Amino acid sequence: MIQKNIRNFSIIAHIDHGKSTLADRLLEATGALTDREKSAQYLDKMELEQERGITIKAQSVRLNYRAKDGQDYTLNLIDTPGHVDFSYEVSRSLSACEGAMLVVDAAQGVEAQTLANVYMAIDQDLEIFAVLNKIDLPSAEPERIRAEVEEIVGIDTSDAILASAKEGIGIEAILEAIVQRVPAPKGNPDAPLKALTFDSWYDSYQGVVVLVRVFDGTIKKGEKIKLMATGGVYEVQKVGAFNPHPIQLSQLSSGDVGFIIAGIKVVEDAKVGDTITHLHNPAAEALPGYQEVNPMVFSGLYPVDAADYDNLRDALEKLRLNDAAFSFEPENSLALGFGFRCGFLGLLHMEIIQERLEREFGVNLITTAPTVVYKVTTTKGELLEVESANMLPEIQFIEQIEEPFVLASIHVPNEFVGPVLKLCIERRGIQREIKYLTANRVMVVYEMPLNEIVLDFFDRLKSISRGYASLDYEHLDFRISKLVRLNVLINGDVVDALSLIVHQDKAQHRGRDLVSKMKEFIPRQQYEVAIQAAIGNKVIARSTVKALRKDVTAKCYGGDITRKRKLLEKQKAGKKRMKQIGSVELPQEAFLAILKVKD
Ligand SMILES: Nc1nc2c(ncn2[C@@H]2O[C@H](COP(=O)(O)OP(=O)(O)OP(=O)(O)O)[C@@H](O)[C@H]2O)c(=O)[nH]1
Repeated sequence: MIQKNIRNFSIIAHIDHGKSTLADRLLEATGALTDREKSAQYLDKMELEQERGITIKAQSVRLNYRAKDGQDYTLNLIDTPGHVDFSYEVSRSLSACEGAMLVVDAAQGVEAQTLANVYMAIDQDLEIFAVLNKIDLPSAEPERIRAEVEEIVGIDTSDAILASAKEGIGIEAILEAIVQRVPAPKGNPDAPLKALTFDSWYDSYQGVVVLVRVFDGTIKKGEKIKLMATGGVYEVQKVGAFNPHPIQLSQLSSGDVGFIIAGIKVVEDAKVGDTITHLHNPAAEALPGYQEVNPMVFSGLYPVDAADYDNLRDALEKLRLNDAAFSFEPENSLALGFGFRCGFLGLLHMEIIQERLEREFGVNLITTAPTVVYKVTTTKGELLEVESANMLPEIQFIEQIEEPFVLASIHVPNEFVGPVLKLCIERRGIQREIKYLTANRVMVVYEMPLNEIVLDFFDRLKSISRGYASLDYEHLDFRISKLVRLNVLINGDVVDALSLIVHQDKAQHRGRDLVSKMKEFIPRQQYEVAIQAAIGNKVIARSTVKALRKDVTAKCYGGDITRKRKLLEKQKAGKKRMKQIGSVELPQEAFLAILKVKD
């Protein structure tokens, strides 16, 4: 396709504003879907992908469209992940485009996530046009939302398209706007090759499939290519595009979007943001914007049943094949046995992986409280990166601890501002800005320690705002803080799975909390059990489980031996799930309950 008839665009939308439904409508309208596929929301379907020789993880597709001007166009819809955890991937996907369509729910209006992505698109100089979706809803107020988008986002919305993805309204107007408003790519097909990798995934038949946007030059089967950041050299086996089914093409040229298969074995070798060039006649410099992504949030994952350890490891390895941002290494805990310490980009990434492990791989998990990465300087002057409370050196060997801070933007209706501010202050937030976006919507911006967000900030925010608040955050820097390790001890032995890194001012409160929760879950034993919370050697909270006096079988009067046996068997079965901490046996449920309980 000649460049002047190519349009590369993304859809920016807040979760649930209708991005997938709208994308499906565009596929349908351009004849990309068969009737069978229309029955299901196509772009999210993993099962469908598996039927084919090649997985279609990315929702980036090529649409063929004959516009009203009578000309044929290739419209490349480039998908962007819809969450703050993946903002680097979003920025790379956007940089593969010339334009973006901003989809806003005509009943809900602008949300924090919408804004974050729009600003990224503005930074990349993309042409942006607005679509107000869900106008079929009785609660839709397109005129009010049109003004709101203009005011908040700062783009002209006088020609915003009114649409209903559900009812198929406005679809043609959207296709025309893509042709009219998104600029054609401007590259040089004869210059040395520069192609941006904006997504990659592992396919069990083909190896790694790399999605690229070619900026300059042309790439063909059989050519030797080089990935400029990782230095890997490969031979191109296939080039093609998704329509949405994979089609093989003879070449991809400047302006094109498509896939490359080149015998790359692991996704780590085809990193998002890398530039592909030819081994011979390479580009002088790579495309800008490449970054290494590092996990920001860590948590221990343990199988509920120790016999599942190998399954869990296999499942983690499979997930890792496809996700260069996810890391894991073996870890063991006195309380929970053998498991893995895993690193994630953020909380949502963590939840996605946990859910996939449980659902797709059938492994039941215990998850320890998520933590962030701390930079610890020891008294000897060493710098350590600590991602688990148990890795933190003893207090006397620590010179200082730095923790990651983020800039959190919260969008909330007027009436909930009070509770939101209170929550931010409780979580050690430092106020940057409170801005009235409209008469009824407020944006609250705080600098906050990530450590206070990973626990349950988002849940709390949702509950105090009856679901109306939305949150977005970006990383700022590391700051020195008074952090300590809080241990829980049972009859003098540390329960490693429950150790936490907390701010000194909060240690007392959390200590008391943990100790009293623990008490609820520890059954009485033959002797007294002391539960303590301590910082170093200093005990800051304590509770006691009194000794047990009664014999469990004492109730079985009348010598009913079968009843007695049953009781003993029950006790035995219960024991299997007990964990021994020093001399005390704890039911596994105690950990499950506490690790799941939120404060
Ligand atoms: N009434 C109405 N509902 C719609 C419309 N478009 C989408 N929806 C519904 O809104 C919900 C969210 O739509 P999706 O297309 O999944 O939204 P999304 O933005 O892709 O959401 P994520 O995939 O979670 O990011 C679904 O229940 C859709 O059926 C519309 O025009 N009108």
